[in-house]
Amino acid sequence: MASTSSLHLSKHLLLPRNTHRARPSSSGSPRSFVPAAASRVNGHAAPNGKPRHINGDGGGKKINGAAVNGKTHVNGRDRIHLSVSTGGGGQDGTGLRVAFQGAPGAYSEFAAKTALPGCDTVPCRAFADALSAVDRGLVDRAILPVESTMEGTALRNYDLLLRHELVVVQEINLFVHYCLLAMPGVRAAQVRRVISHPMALAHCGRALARLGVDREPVEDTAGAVEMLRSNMMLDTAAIASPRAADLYGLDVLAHGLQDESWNVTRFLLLSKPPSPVAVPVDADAKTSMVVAHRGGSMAVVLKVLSAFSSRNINMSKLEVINNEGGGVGVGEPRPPVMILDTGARGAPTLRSFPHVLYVDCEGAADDPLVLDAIKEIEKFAVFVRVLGCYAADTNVYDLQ
Ligand SMILES: O=C(O)C(=O)Cc1ccccc1
Repeated sequence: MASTSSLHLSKHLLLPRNTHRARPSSSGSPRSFVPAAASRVNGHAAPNGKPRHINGDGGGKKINGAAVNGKTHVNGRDRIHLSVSTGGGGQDGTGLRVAFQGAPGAYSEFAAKTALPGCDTVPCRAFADALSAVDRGLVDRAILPVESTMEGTALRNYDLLLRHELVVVQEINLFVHYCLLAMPGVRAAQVRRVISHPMALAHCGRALARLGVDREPVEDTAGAVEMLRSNMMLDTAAIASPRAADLYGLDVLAHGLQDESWNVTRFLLLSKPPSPVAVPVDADAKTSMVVAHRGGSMAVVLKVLSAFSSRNINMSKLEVINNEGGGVGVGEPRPPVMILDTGARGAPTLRSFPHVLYVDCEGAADDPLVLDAIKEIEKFAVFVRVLGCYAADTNVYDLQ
């Protein structure tokens, strides 16, 4: 049976972080909601038909102002980012190149510009292209959406991350507000088909069912908008951000298309190891890891939980993947998870594991308590790989 279950509760994002931290905390404050001033991102609306390229000024100036605590912050490829006190959002990204999947105006691009104001964003056709751009040293970071409050872990993106020798250096949570966009003058009644990124189509399932339209997945939300524009499609609408409407000069037929009003996507920023980003001493750290085990029973999940809980370490994610043969009704069985073993002597090797746990815990990877927990897990696991240690960002940033 192939199965996946997640203990990462979607509403977790809403909960105050009042549990014990393995690392001393400065804030202890609940996750806050930060409007990110989309108008500042867009500049002015693009002239009709002329997508505005937004690689210049960053979108997170306001956030930067709000999040940075006034300490010196440095940038540049050969120096370490030291500045933020409240977590990852708002680090200065000047001089950094960040690869994202999609066309200009994609949510991932906005997340990148919010996480690293002033960075240069590099559009890529596929997520895999964005990750290999980092691998090959063409860019400094890639940004990857890895989970959403509506759908849990984006397993395909997580799988991609595990196949690369990259480290997580930052996280950012973005409130995703979906709009229905169409060519100027097109009315909702004329729309027969809606195109968008598969995640956007899934998040708007009920609204689309009500509209009674066909759905067609495309690479990304902004790419869908670009497609409408360049092919002058009059019977088709796209789901994308209000910012994409501005950029490409399309009409917004409907706002807030998502089935649930609270729709937050978590993105990870990835870099080549070793991590060039130090976790500020006054920030809460978070460590992400993947644990492969022999399977057979859920007892291993209890053992992992106990390794952390016995040390009072809070976990913020536990995703259980069991891909052992048969599918779940429809489609092909999910293949085992492929993980690049970067710890082995010699060249990193790609290994295949049917039973895997994705774990995020509070605390730094070099915190003795966290190290101890990992050591305990290594006693019964087949393989553990730490994916990164970074500043926990408790904010949720908004486009509007
Ligand atoms: O297609 C995009 O715009 C993306 O960046 C991917 C995505 C899609 C839906 C929610 C978050 C990210």
